[in-house]
Amino acid sequence: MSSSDQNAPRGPIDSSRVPRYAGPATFARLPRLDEVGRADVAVVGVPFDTGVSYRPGARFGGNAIREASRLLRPYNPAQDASPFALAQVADAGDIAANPFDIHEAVETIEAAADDLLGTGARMMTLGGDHTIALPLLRSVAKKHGPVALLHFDAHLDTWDTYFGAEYTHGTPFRRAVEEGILDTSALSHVGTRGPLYGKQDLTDDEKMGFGIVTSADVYRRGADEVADQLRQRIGDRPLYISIDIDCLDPAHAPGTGTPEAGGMTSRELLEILRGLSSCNLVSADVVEVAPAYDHAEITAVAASHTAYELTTIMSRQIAAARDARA
Ligand SMILES: N=C(N)NCCCC(=O)O
Ligand SMILES: [Zn+2]
Ligand SMILES: [Zn+2]
Repeated sequence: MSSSDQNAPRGPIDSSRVPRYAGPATFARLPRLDEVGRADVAVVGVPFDTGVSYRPGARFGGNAIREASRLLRPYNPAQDASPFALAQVADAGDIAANPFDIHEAVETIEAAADDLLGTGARMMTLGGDHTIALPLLRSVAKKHGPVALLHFDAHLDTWDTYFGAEYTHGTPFRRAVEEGILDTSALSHVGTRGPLYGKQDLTDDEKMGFGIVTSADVYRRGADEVADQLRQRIGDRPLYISIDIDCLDPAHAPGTGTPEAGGMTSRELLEILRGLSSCNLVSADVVEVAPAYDHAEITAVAASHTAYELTTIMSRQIAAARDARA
């Protein structure tokens, strides 16, 4: 596709002309959605962290990821693709969720996701705490039916309630299973580790249909083998990937609210994602980046590269579907 093509996607600001540290930050220096009218992939922030059980601050995560993403470049050699040329990727700004009323916030996020998905876009959401995965999954399931879920996290996030609250960052996937919006034949956690409340946590989780690849499994078996196994389980089902940045070791992601020792490296995470490039990824999120605990943007850089790989997967599939129709 030539750059003079009227219909060619509008890509990022050229960092050889405008220094990459200049100007306001959009994801990867891409155009805003209102500048291009429509997008194949909408990158959207959800600055909401009222659902956390420990350190707050993930409400600032989306903008920290945008800032760190200034250094992303347009060609992704690991997937041999130029994601922003294959499809229109644009920054859709933030969803304004009520920080004082979780129920209202969850409704607002779902409605905003309905609007974006209704335009035909796939969503690349930048959190926000993990509570936001529930309304995002509700919206995705309205469009695709129950979806396969790959959940990268130190935590199960299938707990029942905290202090009697049903919507928290530790409970989104139990709610999602209860609501029937997940395809329970293809649910996996990846990167789990650390202490639980009791063995029952694991029994409950298994009953809901989840398979578990712990961070130690990733270390022992390697990223390629793990990706192969996940790909087989997912098949061609519509897939949602939810990435809690605390799936990474605190050495790779200190800027998060509930850190656990013994996590994956950022290299392992990125390699597993690249191994899933053939999956039918309908939308994704990266959550739990809390910049107040970050150092030298370690966490925000890891999150920006994570979102870049996910965006690349979606862009390649959008382009392949378009080519198949032509
Ligand atoms: N989703 C994240 N990051 N953490 C859940 C931890 C819930 C707990 O404090 O037990
Ligand atoms: Zn977590
Ligand atoms: Zn989580």
